[in-house]
Amino acid sequence: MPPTRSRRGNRDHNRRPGGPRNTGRPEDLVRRTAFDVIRAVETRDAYANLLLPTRLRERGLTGRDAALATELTYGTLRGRGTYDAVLALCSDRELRRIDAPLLDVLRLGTHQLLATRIPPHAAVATAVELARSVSGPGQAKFANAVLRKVATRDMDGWLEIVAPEGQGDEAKRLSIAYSHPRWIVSAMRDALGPDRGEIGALLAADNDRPRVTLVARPGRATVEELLEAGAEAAPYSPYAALLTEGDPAGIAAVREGRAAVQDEGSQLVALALASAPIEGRDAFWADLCAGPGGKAGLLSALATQRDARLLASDLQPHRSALVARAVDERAGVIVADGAAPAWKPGSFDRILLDVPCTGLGALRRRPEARWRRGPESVAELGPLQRELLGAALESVRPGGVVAYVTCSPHLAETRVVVDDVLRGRDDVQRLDAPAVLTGVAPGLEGVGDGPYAQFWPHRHGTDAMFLALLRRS
Ligand SMILES: C[S@@+](CC[C@H](N)C(=O)[O-])C[C@H]1O[C@@H](n2cnc3c(N)ncnc32)[C@H](O)[C@@H]1O
Repeated sequence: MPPTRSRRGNRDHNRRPGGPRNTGRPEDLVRRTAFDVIRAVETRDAYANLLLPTRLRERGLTGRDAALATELTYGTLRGRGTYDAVLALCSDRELRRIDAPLLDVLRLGTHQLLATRIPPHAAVATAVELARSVSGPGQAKFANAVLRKVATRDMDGWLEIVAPEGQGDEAKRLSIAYSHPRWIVSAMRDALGPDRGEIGALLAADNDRPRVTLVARPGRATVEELLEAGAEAAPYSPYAALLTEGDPAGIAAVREGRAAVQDEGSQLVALALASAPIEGRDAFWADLCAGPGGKAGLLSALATQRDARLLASDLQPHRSALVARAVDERAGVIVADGAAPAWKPGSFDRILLDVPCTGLGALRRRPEARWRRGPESVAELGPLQRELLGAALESVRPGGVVAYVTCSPHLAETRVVVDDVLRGRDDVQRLDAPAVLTGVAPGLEGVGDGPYAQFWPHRHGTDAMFLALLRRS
């Protein structure tokens, strides 16, 4: 919630009204908008990627102002780990003793000073003005003193101090230098395994803005149509195109639901399921965790082309409603618990099981996500992931295939779950997922030696999707 007017005077740092102060300067409104979204993320678990577009629209921010507000919001949320380490050295007050809204102003100012081309005097002056508006004149002075210290070095200069190389605790250094919680650094390093030397590149990729990838839903739109509308060729998926600038909604096929925004890794795991070798009938497909429908949209289009039918289900009614908008009319959409099947065992020939997970593979898209969950969330999700996989393996017929998918590379959500569920079962064969993927995307490399496949943002420019293809015998 934005700060509200206080009648308690100095005891509450002379807070001023929370709405944006119209000083007539658009840059104030830009920073205020970034600040308001950052506060909402912290205080009421808002999602920046959902709230920011609404605030931009409400406040009439477009073009360069909207781009700057987006940069400031996302950059500040992502960089918090690094910025807090710098601020701790520049403040004579412990960070936990600084009013939370004021600390966000300082982070926003630090982001402008260390990671943008905004001239330092403008970065400091606008942040101080914001501090005055949020916390009152006394705190504005404090903000001014802190940010002037921050401005004495550039990012590299600060990193040499807060994250010096070669001084012992490497996970801690990476955590500060790349602004990731330490448990995520460790988990990512474990997931890279023998390629752990790529950890810096991976963490850096998490801090990049993801490219906008479109999918031309087969039979409903073509890649050529997207290219003619200004998109560019994509490296892997035969149905993908990259949108380097402009709004996806500016493309007719997207507006009409024949194409959509979809990460290339997400497209490829769905395509791998559709082309995995099965024996016998190939008529009934299911997506058991389908909401909001990205992969179901692609699978239903493929199923229709192949005269098969997709049943897409999700536990959440509102997410199933979103699925219904993404699939074509041949597909069935229901609300159902995938862990307690409402259908007979062995009903399906192909099943997509894109389980609920920590989403650590999509940190690029959700700037606040890394600070939201702790390592306990991995353990919390484990039982459900295992239950869902067990149920999916009962729901597929002998000879059919289940694709177990996560948008996380965390080993405890990926191969450990699959290995646990398959332990002691001799009726499930692990297919070579990288080989199946290469059949779909001939240029694809670096997803592993099999049987499982793992995409990486720093290698493929995709989310870190995991795929296991499991065939029942
Ligand atoms: C990772 S998301 C799926 C994303 C989706 N496949 C797509 O591409 O858009 C996981 C989904 O699983 C759903 N879910 C969670 N528990 C479930 C359960 N027991 N049965 C079915 N769906 C469940 C969640 O509501 C969520 O929509």
